[in-house]
Amino acid sequence: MTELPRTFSDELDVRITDTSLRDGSHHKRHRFTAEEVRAIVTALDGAGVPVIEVSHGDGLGGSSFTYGFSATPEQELIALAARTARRAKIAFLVLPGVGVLDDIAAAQDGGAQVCRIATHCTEADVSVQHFRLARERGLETVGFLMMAHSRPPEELAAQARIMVDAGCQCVHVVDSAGALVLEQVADRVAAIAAEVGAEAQVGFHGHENLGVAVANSVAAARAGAVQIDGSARRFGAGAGNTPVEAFVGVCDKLGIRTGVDFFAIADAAEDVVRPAMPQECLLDRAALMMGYAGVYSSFLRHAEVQAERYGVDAAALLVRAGERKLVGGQEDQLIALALELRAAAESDVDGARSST
Ligand SMILES: C[C@H](O)CC(=O)C(=O)O
Ligand SMILES: [Mn+2]
Repeated sequence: MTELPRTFSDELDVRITDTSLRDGSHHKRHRFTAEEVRAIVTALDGAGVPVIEVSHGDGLGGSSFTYGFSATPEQELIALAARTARRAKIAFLVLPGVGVLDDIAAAQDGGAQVCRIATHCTEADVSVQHFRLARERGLETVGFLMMAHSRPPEELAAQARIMVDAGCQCVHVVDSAGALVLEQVADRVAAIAAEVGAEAQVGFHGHENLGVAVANSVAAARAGAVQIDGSARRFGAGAGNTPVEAFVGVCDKLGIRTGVDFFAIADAAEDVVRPAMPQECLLDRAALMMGYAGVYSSFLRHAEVQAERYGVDAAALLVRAGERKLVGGQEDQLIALALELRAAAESDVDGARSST
């Protein structure tokens, strides 16, 4: 086994960020209440989770007609989380163009300490001014290369270089579609680690759409990732994220030190996080299609809405989104694809009628 870099402290091999209060926002259609945030932060913090991400699912500024309106303003939730956590750092996500520089400043004023900046994996250049501002303000920075399955390791490494040169301290391979499998994760992590060397860390953010998020996270750690994302009870987009409680248990057995108490995080997932979820995150047909076809996990809820509205099958709609290689920010194109599917179904019916 590859030696794990000891980057955080003598006691920690990987640092976990729980993203149920951000990625889970997609699953909950951005309806978190203050009480849920307080309860979840208290439970995760008590279990020893070192970083807790809180934001609209699509990051700061995501509350909109395009992505869905938040029930509670995200800056209020971030400030509440920061007041509640005793040990954990509060992180937030920003997608340049969705969130703006002032949003970063406001989140920091609310007490957040970790700024995570996400771009499509070929567009790291749009994050440069955001990283610069975050570092000027003394925030810890993380870069997200989203839809990382869609480009080869060497291209991701070149994009990681852009982020690191701008001030990113840890570049995450983000498996937005849950489409990567084992070596595909390791190769991407290793390529970025080789590119950035001692200048930055590497991280991994997994989704469960092919059922291998925990295994992928271990593969990432063995390839050199020292920050790993997950969500208690898999509370995230698509089939959900890497289940933190299972990842912690697996790490305990492998001797990878996370600093999180397995029994406490298992209780938090079951007793506190699950009650805040509208339903379990399912590895059902639609989620599987996303992993298999490489579709952005947060499209799931949008696809369900359009499938219902236009009377088409959500799984078929997601497969078509994969064929068209849609990326985050193209949620509206699901409407055009649903109309195409409906037109194709109607012409099949017309064809069948005219041949009888
Ligand atoms: C904005 C996205 O939900 C970020 C993310 O978690 C992913 O790409 O996965
Ligand atoms: Mn995600």
